[in-house]
Amino acid sequence: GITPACASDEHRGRCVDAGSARTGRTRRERHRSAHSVGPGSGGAAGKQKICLLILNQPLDADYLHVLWRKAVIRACADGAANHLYHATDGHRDSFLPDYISGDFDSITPEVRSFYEGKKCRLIETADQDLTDFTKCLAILLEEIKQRSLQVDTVVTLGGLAGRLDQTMASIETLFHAQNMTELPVIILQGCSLAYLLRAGMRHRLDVNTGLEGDWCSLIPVGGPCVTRTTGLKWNLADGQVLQFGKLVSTSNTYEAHDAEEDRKPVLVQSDRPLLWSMGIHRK
Ligand SMILES: Cc1ncc(C[n+]2csc(CCOP(=O)(O)OP(=O)(O)O)c2C)c(N)n1
Ligand SMILES: O=c1ccn([C@@H]2O[C@H](COP(=O)(O)O)[C@@H](O)[C@H]2O)c(=O)[nH]1
Repeated sequence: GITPACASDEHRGRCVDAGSARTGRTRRERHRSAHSVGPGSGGAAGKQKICLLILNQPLDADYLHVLWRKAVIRACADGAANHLYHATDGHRDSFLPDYISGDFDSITPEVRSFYEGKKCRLIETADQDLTDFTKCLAILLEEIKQRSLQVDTVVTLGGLAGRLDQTMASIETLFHAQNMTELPVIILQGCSLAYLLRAGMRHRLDVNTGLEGDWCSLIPVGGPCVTRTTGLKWNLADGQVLQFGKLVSTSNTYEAHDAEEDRKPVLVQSDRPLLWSMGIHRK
């Protein structure tokens, strides 16, 4: 399965860093310890608790089934419900989302009436200044708070393909997310995983679960990033700046290793939020 794994500088293993109520760490500890997000082992072990947010993109059945089981809340942003409906034909009743939200310009009347009939909540968010993804995430985070749920990660399915403006907006939602929650929010679609690394923290990315592809990247989407890395084939030295028009780290890969399980973790630190993306594949 594909879910994020976490570790810290001080100890390996599953955690949700950035001070979730789950870990109860101090601010200083949170800054020192890194958190990592990969397609990883914590999820495969089945212990991570996630919330699943589905976007309006073709649904990968393998991801859907694995992630649905691990999810404590399942949500669809508008037209995502159409994909869920069609992908679960024959066993729809086992895949009823907790809610569908959005401006409802994409959900079809047939799909809408099916989920309404099954008593799924339909929450209209008419605001045309934020995307359905951002609004759906806001509802999800409020629900986690209201229900005092223990959650490790928000996993989003879709968001990295289809319309370019929507893909860019998905990444922008990750910036919003950093102000909305301390939980990690990751996006998965096809062979890619995207995660916005927080500024100033030491991030440790475990990349030896066997689910990683060969490529990875660090893209300074929000502006210049003073970056330092280890564990990559092309590392950034202390003080090196990633910046559009100067240097971006695409088509990078991991430091040479004998076998996948011997891969060293990737360590990354940046003074500004920095987009990590990596290739993933199913077992
Ligand atoms: C400066 C500016 N540009 C563009 C918009 C328009 N806009 C931004 S987010 C949004 C809602 C998009 O909704 P979503 O359902 O996520 O995407 P859709 O499929 O409707 O394009 C709209 C209309 C705006 N409000 N402000
Ligand atoms: O090409 C696309 C279209 C949409 N998305 C994401 O899905 C949500 C919901 O989309 P609707 O079109 O409103 O149903 C949208 O906010 C995007 O985050 C996408 O990633 N690619």
